[in-house]
Amino acid sequence: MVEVLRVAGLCKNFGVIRVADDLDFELALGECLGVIGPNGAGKSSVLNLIVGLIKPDAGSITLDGIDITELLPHRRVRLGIGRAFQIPQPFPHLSVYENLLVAATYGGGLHGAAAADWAMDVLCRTSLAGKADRIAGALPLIDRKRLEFAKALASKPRLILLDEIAAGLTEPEVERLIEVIAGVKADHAMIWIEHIPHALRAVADRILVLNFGRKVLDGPPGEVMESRTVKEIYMGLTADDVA
Ligand SMILES: Nc1ncnc2c1ncn2[C@@H]1O[C@H](COP(=O)(O)OP(=O)(O)OP(=O)(O)O)[C@@H](O)[C@H]1O
Repeated sequence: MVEVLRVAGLCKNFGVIRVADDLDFELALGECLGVIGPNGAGKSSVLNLIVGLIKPDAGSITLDGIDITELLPHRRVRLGIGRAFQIPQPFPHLSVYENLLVAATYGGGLHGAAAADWAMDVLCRTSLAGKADRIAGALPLIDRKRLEFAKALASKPRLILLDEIAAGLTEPEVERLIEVIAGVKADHAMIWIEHIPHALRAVADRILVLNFGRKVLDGPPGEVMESRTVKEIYMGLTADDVA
């Protein structure tokens, strides 16, 4: 097992709101960690802590054995963290290919032919090859989501962070996105926040459940999804409902 990410004793409060409460978890190459939890549990904040958009109050984050806790976000990208957002954020006036070229160059640190080749490779891996020349801002939602994932991939990450990337898609579109994500999983470590249980079941090896910034479960998807704890806190049911 090759460890890519280690989060240890991570704490973060926004005033009285606790978004990370002594969080510990690790992630290996080829592994996908699904993250679930109620609204406001701290899921996106944990990603923000990992990418360096917010600073922890305590704890450490290690990527490939390097302590990145104090590093600025752009340094973390260069070390291999790629992120895809719920609301796609392409350069809307550039083509799909140009968007990937920018990510390969500025995120992946590639230049010239190497950047161009890698951008083409990513187009194929994400089923966007037929749309390379399309203007990003004019794409339908499923392709903007694919492009969001492709941009993260083009930055040559070791760790890919996905924040509700399947939100807003139809069921067949979710299936197509799952195929794309599952197709590149073996070469990366991934954290995927998603509210669509079957998407996580299809790809995640483990699921971490957050509540008020605290890890309440971390285990195999089936076991976690069926657990009483999840039914109580994530589905908003009471102990009587699940009895
Ligand atoms: N920069 C910030 N300053 C102050 N409060 C913040 C900040 N970022 C997040 N919060 C608060 O922290 C809490 C956790 O937010 P976060 O977005 O991490 O939750 P989440 O689990 O991702 O929720 P959701 O499922 O709704 O996206 C929320 O109450 C949010 O308002």
